[in-house]
Amino acid sequence: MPLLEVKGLSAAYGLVPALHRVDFHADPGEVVGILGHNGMGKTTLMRAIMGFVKVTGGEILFDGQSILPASVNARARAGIGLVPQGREIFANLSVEENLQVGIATTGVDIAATVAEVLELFPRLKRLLDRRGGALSGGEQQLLSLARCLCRKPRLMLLDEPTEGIQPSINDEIAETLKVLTARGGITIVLVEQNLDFIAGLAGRVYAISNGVLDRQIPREQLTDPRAVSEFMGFVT
Ligand SMILES: Nc1ncnc2c1ncn2[C@@H]1O[C@H](COP(=O)(O)OP(=O)(O)OP(=O)(O)O)[C@@H](O)[C@H]1O
Repeated sequence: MPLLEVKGLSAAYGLVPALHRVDFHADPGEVVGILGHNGMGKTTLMRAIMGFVKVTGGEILFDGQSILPASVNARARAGIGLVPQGREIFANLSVEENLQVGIATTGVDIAATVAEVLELFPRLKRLLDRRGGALSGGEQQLLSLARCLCRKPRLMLLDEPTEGIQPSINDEIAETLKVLTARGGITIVLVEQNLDFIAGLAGRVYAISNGVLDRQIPREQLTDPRAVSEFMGFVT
């Protein structure tokens, strides 16, 4: 059974449609990639799954249960975590405090959880006292990922993790995600504009264009920019 099943999902901002009958699923342990240009609906889709955007039609099943009636907090408790576009770390808190805040009220052993997550992030371990706002964009992205992982999500939604980040740190983020998925126990939905990043991580890749997600891009075509542009709604 898929861990996440999105069926006929639609969403709109007022009268303007943003998602139109989106269908896809993610099986346990899978990395599913969704490729799309600016304004195509990627963030709306991530935020709709997390519960921040009201949907106008369709269904979202997590572990076989509808999560549409559930609040954002209830979805987080059920095991869904969002790493938002723009990272949204707390600029005035230290790296360590950023990691602690999200789990402060969950009853877990905070120090042990943070230490366990930091094993995956050697770069952050060296920056624990640094203010979030003083980190580079790439370091902030690593922090945002680590903060999400402190909640031990079963499903992690990654919204454009490479946006505005240097290629060298993108490689580090990709490596971190590979180690994480190789350990098992986590499923990832990754939305991106960065073809190389998505092709290196995702087992299945879909294209989203103007809120429509109905085409899977065959793996062998991911190395062909022209074929990818066509899937993404551009004919070159
Ligand atoms: N709060 C909002 N109010 C009105 N329209 C919105 C809002 N947020 C997004 N939209 C519109 O919905 C569409 C999809 O936006 P969305 O942010 O989901 O796209 P995206 O693929 O994530 O793009 P980007 O990479 O630029 O973030 C766009 O046309 C956008 O202008």
